[in-house]
Amino acid sequence: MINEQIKINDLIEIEIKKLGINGEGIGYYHKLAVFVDNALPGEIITAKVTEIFPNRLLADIEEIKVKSPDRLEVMFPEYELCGAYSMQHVTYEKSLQIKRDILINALNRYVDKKIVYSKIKQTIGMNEPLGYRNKVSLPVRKLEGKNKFGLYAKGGNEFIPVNDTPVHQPRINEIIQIVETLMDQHKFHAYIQKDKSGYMKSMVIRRSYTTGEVQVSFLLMKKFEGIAKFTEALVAQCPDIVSVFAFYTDKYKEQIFFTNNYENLFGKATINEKINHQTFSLYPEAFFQLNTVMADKFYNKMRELANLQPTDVVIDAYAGSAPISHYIAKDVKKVYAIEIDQRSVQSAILSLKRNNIKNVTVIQSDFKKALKNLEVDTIDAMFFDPPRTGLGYDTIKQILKYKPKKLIYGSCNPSTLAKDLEDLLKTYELKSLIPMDMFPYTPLVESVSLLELRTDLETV
Ligand SMILES: C[S@@+](CC[C@H](N)C(=O)[O-])C[C@H]1O[C@@H](n2cnc3c(N)ncnc32)[C@H](O)[C@@H]1O
Repeated sequence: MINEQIKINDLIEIEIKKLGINGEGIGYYHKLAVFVDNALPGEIITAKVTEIFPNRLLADIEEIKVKSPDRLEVMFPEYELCGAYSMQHVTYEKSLQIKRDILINALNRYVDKKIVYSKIKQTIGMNEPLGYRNKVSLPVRKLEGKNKFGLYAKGGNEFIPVNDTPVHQPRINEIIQIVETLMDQHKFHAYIQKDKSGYMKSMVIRRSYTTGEVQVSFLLMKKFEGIAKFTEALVAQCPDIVSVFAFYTDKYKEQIFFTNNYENLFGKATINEKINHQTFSLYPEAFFQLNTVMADKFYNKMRELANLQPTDVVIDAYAGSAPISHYIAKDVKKVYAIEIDQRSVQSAILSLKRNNIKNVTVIQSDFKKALKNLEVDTIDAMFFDPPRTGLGYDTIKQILKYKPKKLIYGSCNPSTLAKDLEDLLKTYELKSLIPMDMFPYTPLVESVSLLELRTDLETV
């Protein structure tokens, strides 16, 4: 077996033939698949072997001997080390094609039924794919006596400070630097686990793309006595910061940003984002898409595909702050918005009231449980926008009890979408699948699918 002759750190020359479902390049070494991050189809590379499995190798690029014409110089190399924004090495146009290919690869892998490729449309992208992120969550560390926000390097603990990241809204980058300087001045230091000194573990900044209002949330390991003065100095320097929170935790290792132990240090509890001529009032913890411009395209596409009727009763599942309900409420008789997270539910209720929408009922529940308890005979359409884990078979079983005529599935994970389609396509027909670039310069692929109840089954 060839993989028995290969050792870690061996250099092998391969040609990249295609992309895998995570956007990695795949080539073959004596018929053994080799997965290489950041390698592009058509490239001939020398790769260094990093892991050996019975059926595949993992390797890093050592040298690119023949470059793809779609390769770009990376814009922000510190992110390459962190494994974030790992699509910055290809032209934007090519990245849109790659995202469609990632989706097709996932369907080929998980869906038995033949899917007609013409149903999978070209990826809808952004005209200006930089400066899109409306929310940034970053840990903080003390480096050479100064507080710095950054990210951890891929597969390790090395901390890499980040500045001026072009995908963040530029004002967010400015505020990160202001907070760093003020932290140094006020001795409001990053928490150090070794000697339990300092206070702050991480910070979340959310800035409304449309109103410019900013909300800052600090995650603290303990109370800082000078926090009122620090906050006063921060909002004096940044009058656009209208909401400041401190969240407290005692779990250093846990990957969380929000807890139930918090205080509103300054200003309002929510900030306003406006899309579709509607105002969304967002608590720090409430879910809202990171890319406001693409979110608008995403919800409009869902609405267009659904082609709803005034008599329709519909479900907006995994509703977050209920933007989908807001976009479709005027088209239908009734919407049930189902969301598990309390603060997203609070944001949804506040926003619906503010926008004078009366035909949406928000239910705080797990979606599957809510379907079991819902006292409604007919559901005409269901919108889903689940987390990366997708729907799963048990939830699909509940959905199939209602057999809505249409399903409109917003997905942020091609693999779980494909696994769900494998189950759903026994009862539904895929009419259209549209990849959307919600996260430019990352390999993440968002998509919207329209599924219609198969007519051959309806008559059974
Ligand atoms: C990808 S977000 C989509 C939110 C919203 N549709 C939007 O576009 O802003 C997924 C949402 O599902 C919620 N969620 C996660 N698991 C859930 C469950 N089992 N039942 C209901 N909601 C859930 C999360 O809290 C989150 O708000």
